[in-house]
Amino acid sequence: MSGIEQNDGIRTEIIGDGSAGTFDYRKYPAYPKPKLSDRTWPDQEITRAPVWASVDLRDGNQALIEPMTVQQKMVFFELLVDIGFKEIEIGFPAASQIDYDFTRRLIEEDLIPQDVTVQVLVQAREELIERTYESLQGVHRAIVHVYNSTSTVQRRDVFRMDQAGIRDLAVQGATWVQEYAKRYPDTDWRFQYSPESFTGTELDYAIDVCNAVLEVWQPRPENPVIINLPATVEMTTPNVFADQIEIVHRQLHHRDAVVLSVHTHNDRGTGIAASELAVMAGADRVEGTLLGNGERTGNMDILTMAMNLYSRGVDPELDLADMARIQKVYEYCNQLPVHPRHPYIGELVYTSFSGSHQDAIRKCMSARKPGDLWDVAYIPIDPTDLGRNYEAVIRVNSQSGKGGVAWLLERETGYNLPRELQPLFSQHVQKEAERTAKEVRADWIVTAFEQEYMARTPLRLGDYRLSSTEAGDDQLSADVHMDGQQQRWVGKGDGPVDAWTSALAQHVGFVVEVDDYAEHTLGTGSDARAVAYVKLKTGERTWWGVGTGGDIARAALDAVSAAVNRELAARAAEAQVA
Ligand SMILES: CC(=O)SCCNC(=O)CCNC(=O)[C@H](O)C(C)(C)COP(=O)(O)OP(=O)(O)OC[C@H]1O[C@@H](n2cnc3c(N)ncnc32)[C@H](O)[C@@H]1OP(=O)(O)O
Ligand SMILES: CC(C)C(=O)C(=O)O
Repeated sequence: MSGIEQNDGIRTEIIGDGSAGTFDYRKYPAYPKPKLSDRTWPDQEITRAPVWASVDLRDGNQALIEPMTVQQKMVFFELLVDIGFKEIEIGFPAASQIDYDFTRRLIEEDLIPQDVTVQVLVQAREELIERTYESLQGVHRAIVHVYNSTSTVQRRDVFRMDQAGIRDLAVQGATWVQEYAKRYPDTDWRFQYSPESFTGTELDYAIDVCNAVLEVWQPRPENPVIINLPATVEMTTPNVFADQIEIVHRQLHHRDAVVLSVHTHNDRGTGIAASELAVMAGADRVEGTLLGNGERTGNMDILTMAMNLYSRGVDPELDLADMARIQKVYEYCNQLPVHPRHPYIGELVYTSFSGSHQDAIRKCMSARKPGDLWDVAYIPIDPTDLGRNYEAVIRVNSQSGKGGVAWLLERETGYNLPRELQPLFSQHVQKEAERTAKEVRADWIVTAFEQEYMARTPLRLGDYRLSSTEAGDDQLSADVHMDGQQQRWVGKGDGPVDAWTSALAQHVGFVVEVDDYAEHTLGTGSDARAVAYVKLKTGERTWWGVGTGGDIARAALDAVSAAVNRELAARAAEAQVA
């Protein structure tokens, strides 16, 4: 089968049978925009972290194909505590025995640190509220989070109630939560209310319901309650959500006794932006999950939002340094993979394949001085902060350039190629990348470089002796291995390289002249080796050769020999063609 036929086969397979959907934007209504002409949030800056509340063990868990076991929840809870979450929604104990048992285990085994408050979710239904409190018996402190949907569509089709009916449901739920708490006076209770599907609710009405709940709870600044506004389904651009939050922030009663919280989902892919703008608009607290697991396209990703703060010099108040552990726990508990391009944590997010990016990264990295603020093109944060290294920062394929190839070679061998040699070797690597249509790995690059520029056949310089003549010249007397024979060649000149080129010129049958030269040490200390780069003229042609050695003279002489070998190889190839 020819390449084209093969490609056509793959093409047909990929294109499929043409069963596209009915794609018609006209069936979707526009989103009603709140009126707020004097908005202040665009001028705000986030200068400190909000209160973070992890809902991995509840909202994240309820979206999994296989919800977590008690054991998995334990592992996740430990991680959340170690990262530094102070508020953790641990489940919906009235909904499942696993969540109930997990809650009991945390309490009975005294696994909740003093500074951590657990939170549980419950619907505004008395029997569920009663069981929720049972599950929490003996806890030192807890947040009971009650919710009911207030959206137009759910009022109409799910609850079949009008606005007043749904407000009553919320008030009833809030009352039950307050009443049942009294049965457990030893616990420090905090209450939270969410008008679920807030983004699908008329704004004035949502505020009205929240205020009705607040009238029940009568919070005080020393014992505040949480009003949590969920973008249960993300329905509009983040700026509109920010306007909504600013309006609620202004109109909520008992504002000094309310922690205003947001809980955004990611249906439009802007869940994080919505939470960020909401904080600018007055929200004090943000609920979300690590890496954004959650219903449908997920909850807003706390890891990313926290790292966004970190990368702009704001303390995120979460310690996310051990990304490897976060990834392992996430994969074990959620049974989901981490996307290689997931912000901050993905395998490829500190990697650059493209030439101009690599060139810039290499230059910025070598310009960095100890104590400098981080300012490296294309890499928003220092990967070593998160337990990553610089190894993966540059990888080479057909999109790469000389800078990337030089970086990899330097990382693997310490060779810092002269500027002129970089594009010459890079072309070689580029051909391989195009031939294979794959990434070119570092070990291939090193081998190719050594084969091309450090050739030790057909000519090899063995032992040599260097002496000074009475006339002030240097004389080199060298054992040369060539075509299976050992010969003694002698040359004189100004320094060892000159003496060696003069010896070579007498025997190889072509001009041997040094046109350019560079050298540096490899490593540090008394046993540091040296590397030399020589550009040699052999008549019409020039060749770069590279040598290494225990001292600079050995490195330089081997570099000259390698360049001569390249001319000899070219001549042998030409002779074969002729
Ligand atoms: C956006 C969110 O993430 S909200 C959280 C959602 N999470 C979950 O649902 C996970 C856990 N849930 C469950 O396991 C179950 O739904 C349970 C155990 C809570 C309830 O189970 P069931 O009563 O068997 O079933 P179901 O959830 O279908 O009950 C629906 C009823 O509750 C009512 N309801 C739904 N939500 C609420 C609420 N927040 N407050 C009061 N009533 C509610 C519905 O109107 C419906 O009433 P109807 O029976 O009169 O029609
Ligand atoms: C219960 C609420 C906060 C929720 O999970 C949502 O609306 O997404």
